[in-house]
Amino acid sequence: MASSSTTTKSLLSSTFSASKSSSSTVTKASLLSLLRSTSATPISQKLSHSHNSRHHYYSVSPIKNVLKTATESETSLSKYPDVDLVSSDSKPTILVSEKLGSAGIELLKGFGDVDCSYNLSPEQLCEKISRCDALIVRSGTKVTREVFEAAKGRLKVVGRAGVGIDNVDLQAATEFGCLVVNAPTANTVAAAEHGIALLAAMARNVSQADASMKSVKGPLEEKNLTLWDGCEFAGKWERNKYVGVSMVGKTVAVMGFGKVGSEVARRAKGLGMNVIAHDPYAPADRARAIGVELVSFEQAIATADFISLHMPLIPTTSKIFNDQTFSKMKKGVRIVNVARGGVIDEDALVRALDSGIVAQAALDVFIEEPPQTDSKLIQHHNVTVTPHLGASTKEAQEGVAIEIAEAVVGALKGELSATAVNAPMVPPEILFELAPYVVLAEKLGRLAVQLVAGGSGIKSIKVTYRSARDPDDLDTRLLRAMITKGIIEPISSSFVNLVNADFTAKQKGLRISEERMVVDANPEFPVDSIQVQISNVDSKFASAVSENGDVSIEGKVKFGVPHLTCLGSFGVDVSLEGNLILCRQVDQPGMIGKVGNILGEQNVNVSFMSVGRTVRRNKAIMAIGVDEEPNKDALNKIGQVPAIEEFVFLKL
Ligand SMILES: NC(=O)c1ccc[n+]([C@@H]2O[C@H](COP(=O)([O-])OP(=O)(O)OC[C@H]3O[C@@H](n4cnc5c(N)ncnc54)[C@H](O)[C@@H]3O)[C@@H](O)[C@H]2O)c1
Ligand SMILES: O=C(O)[C@H](O)COP(=O)(O)O
Repeated sequence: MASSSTTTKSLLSSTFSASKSSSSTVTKASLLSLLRSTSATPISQKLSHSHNSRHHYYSVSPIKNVLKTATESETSLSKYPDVDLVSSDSKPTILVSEKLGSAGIELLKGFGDVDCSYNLSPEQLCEKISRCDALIVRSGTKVTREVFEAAKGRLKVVGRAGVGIDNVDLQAATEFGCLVVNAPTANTVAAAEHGIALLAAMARNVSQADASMKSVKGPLEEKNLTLWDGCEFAGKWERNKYVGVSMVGKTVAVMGFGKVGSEVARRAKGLGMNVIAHDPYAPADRARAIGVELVSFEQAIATADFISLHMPLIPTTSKIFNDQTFSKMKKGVRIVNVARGGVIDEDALVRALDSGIVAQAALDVFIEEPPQTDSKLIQHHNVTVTPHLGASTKEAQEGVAIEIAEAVVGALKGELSATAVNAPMVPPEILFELAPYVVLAEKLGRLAVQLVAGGSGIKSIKVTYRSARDPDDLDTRLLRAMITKGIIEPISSSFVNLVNADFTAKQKGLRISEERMVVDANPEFPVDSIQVQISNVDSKFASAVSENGDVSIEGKVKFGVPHLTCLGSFGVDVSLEGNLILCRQVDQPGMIGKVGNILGEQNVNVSFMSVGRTVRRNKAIMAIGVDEEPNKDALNKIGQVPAIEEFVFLKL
C-alpha cells in the first residue's frame, strides 16, 4: 500500500495549490473533484456549463471520440474541458452576505478574496453569485434555487453561519452539486440563554412593565408611533398589574431535545422546574442523564405550564402548533419560541392568546422576518418579542464566524466537512483507508461504461465489494459515488461529486445495487476487490461479457495502485493508469511483438503488457498500457492483425 498515504495526503491537501497533470495528480483531481463540491448541472435541466478554466479548478480527463458507441451523443462528450487538471492561480471568491464576526472574516481573507456585501436584494445576490465560489449567510439571506441557477456551476459551497438551514434550498444545492455546511455548535448556549431569558421575562412581565414605566414622550411620540394596547399610560407605576407567575415547581416541556433544547432543560432544572421533553429522535438515556423525562407530543402539550420550542423547521414540524394542538394545551400555558417562527401557526396563536388558552408567548422568531409592524401577534399585549436575537451574543457570533469560516475553507480545499448538511460525513480515518479504493472505484466505473455498446441505455449496475471484514465495517458511500461518477461523467455533461452522486444517478435512471461479500483475504485492507457489472446491455468488446451476460469487470488495489484483475471471464492483471488497449486474440506466440511494433512505429510508448487467458492456446486477452493515444492508423493496423478477433481502446 505504498502510495496510499500519498494519495490521502493529496486528497486532503489544498485544491488551490495543486500542480499540473501526472497520472498521480489526475488521481488527486479525481478524488478532489468528488470530495469537494465541484460545479454541477442538474441533468434534469441540462443547462450549458460555463467552464471557465480559471475557476473550474479540477476536471477529469474527457473520453473523447474513444467510445463513439457510448450511450449518449458526442455533442455531450464534447462539452468536457479538454484538460486533465486545471489548477487555478486565482484565489476563490467568498461572498459574505450578512454580518459575520471579525475573526471569521480574517480567517477567510487568509484564503480567498472576501466580498462582504450586506442587504443584497435577491436580484443583486443572483447577479453577484456567478462570480463566487462560496457564499456565507445567516438566517436573513434566502438561498433559493434561483441563486444556484444563477451561479452557473461556480458556487461550490454555501456556509450557514448558524444552525437553521431552512433558508437554504437544500434540494437545489444537492442537484447543483453544491455543498452546504453549517456552524451547528457555537451558538447553542446563546440560544439556550435567550430561551431562558424570554421564559423569565415573560413569567415576570419584564418587557411590559418596562414599557409601562417609560414615558411615551420623546422620539416615539414625535414620530406618531404608538406602543402596544394597554401601554398608552406609560410613565406609570403599576405594581399590581404586572404580578407574574413563578417558575419553580412548574412543568416546562422542551419540544426538541437537541443541542439547544437540552441546554434549556439543564438551565430550567437549575431554576427548580420540572422538565419533560418531547423529541422523537432523542435517546432516552441522554434525557435521563440530566433528569428529564421524554414524553409523547400529546403528553407534553397537555401537561406543561410552559412550552419551550427547540425543533427545526422541517415539513413535519411546519405549523405543528395550530388551532388543534393549542386546544389540547393546559389553559393558561405559556409558550417560548427561539426555534423558528414557522413551527407555529401565528394566526392560531393569536386566537389562542385571545381565548386565554395561551396566557403568554415570548417569541424570538417569526414566519416572516422582520414581521409586519402591524402584526396582531407582535402587538399583542401578552406577547414578548425580540428580533431573532437568540444567537446574538458577542461570544456566539465570534464562535459561529470561526466555525463557518473553517468549514467553508475546508470545503474549498476539498476536505470533507464534519458539518456538511447535504453530503455524507466520512470520518478522516475511513477516508484515509479508502483513498486508493476510491480511485479504483472511479476507474472501474469509467472502464465499465466504455465497454458498453452505444444505444444500450445503461439502467442497472451491480457493485460487489469483496472484503475480509464484516460487511457492516465497510462504508461504501464514497466508493459508490466514485463508481457513479466514473460511469456518468464520460457519457453526459453532468459533473458528479459526493453531494450529487446519488441524485444524479437517480435522475439518469441508473439503479445501482450493492453487495458485500466476505472473502478469505487480508483483513488489514478494507476491500479485497470491487466488481462492477452492468446488466442488459450490449458490449463493444464481447470478451467483457461474463457468463451471465453482464458486462463485468473487477479490480483490486495492489501496492496502492488500482489494477484491473478480471474482464468478463478472463483473469488479467493490468494497472489502471493512462490508456489501455484490450485485444482478444487466438492464443499464439508473437502477438505481443506484432502489436508492440505497430505502436512503436507510431511512437506510442507501451507502459506495460499483460496476457490473460481461460484455456491454453485457445483465446487470450492482451492488455496493453500506452502513454500516448494511438492514432486511427495505428488502431486500424492492430485491428488488421489476423489473430486479433476484437479490440478496444480505452482512456482511463
Ligand atoms: N433564535 C435563534 O437565534 C436560534 C439560535 C440557534 C438555534 N435556533 C434554532 O433552534 C432549533 C434547534 O437548534 P439545535 O441547534 O438545538 O438543533 P438540533 O438539531 O441539535 O436539535 C433539534 C432537535 O429537534 C428534534 N426534532 C426533530 N423533529 C422533531 C419533532 N417533530 N418534534 C420534536 N423534536 C423534533 C431533533 O431530533 C433534534 O434533537 C433550530 O430550529 C435552530 O434553527 C435558533
Ligand atoms: O439557526 C440559527 O443558528 C439561529 O437562528 C441564528 O440565526 P442568525 O445567524 O440569523 O442569528
